[in-house]
Amino acid sequence: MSSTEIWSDADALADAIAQRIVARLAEVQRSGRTPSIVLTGGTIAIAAYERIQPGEVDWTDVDVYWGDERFVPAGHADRNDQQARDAFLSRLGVPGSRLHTMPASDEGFPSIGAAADAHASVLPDGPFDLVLLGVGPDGHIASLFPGFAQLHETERRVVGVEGSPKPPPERISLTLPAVNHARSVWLVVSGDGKAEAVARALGDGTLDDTPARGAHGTDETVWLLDQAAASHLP
Ligand SMILES: O=C(O)[C@H](O)[C@@H](O)[C@H](O)[C@H](O)COP(=O)(O)O
Repeated sequence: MSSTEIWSDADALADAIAQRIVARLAEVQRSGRTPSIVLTGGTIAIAAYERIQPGEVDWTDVDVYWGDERFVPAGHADRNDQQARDAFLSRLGVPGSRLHTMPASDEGFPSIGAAADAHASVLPDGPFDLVLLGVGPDGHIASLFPGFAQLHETERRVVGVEGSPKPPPERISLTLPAVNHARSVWLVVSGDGKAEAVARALGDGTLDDTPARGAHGTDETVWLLDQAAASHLP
């Protein structure tokens, strides 16, 4: 089931995303399971992470994964894991053992592909509870870009990406089979620069021109937008 919710501006959207993440993690913990969340990089996601308050979540009991990572050295300011640590994971005391980070370029892997393959063994067998995805102006999600072969991967759950149109050029990404194994997928999008991509994703785009079309949760697929990002929807 796919639904769309729209907030007035990026601030209101970031607040709402932050509150929803906390509410969902707490709900999964109340049901007796350890929640698993897949984080995205990108502007609106980081703004949301900065607003996350501890709430009723036991932050020592959350498994954290990433949808994609910039393949640069560990601790680099460009890394999505570092940005998430700085925005909320450190502040809330999520233990390092719960942070299932993607490999870094200084960890001695012979290639990005080898690093991606190694990360596949870190992923859970069961579904993620929640996957967050930012969307690029070109409609990409994670590091799955329009026209790239990785978008059509059907077997591997993690792939290397070279020549990314969004810097830095070398990346690691979950594939659609990995993303779509999640219970919930939330696409978080802000700004008029994304309006065309959102309209194509929810309208008559193709997977190749708008990768975001291909992301679906088994329980729910929710588009969380501000008015600017929603401005080209019918
Ligand atoms: O590593 C990354 O850059 C991402 O995970 C990427 O998929 C991002 O979510 C979108 O590009 C939106 O990012 P912006 O909000 O910065 O446009």
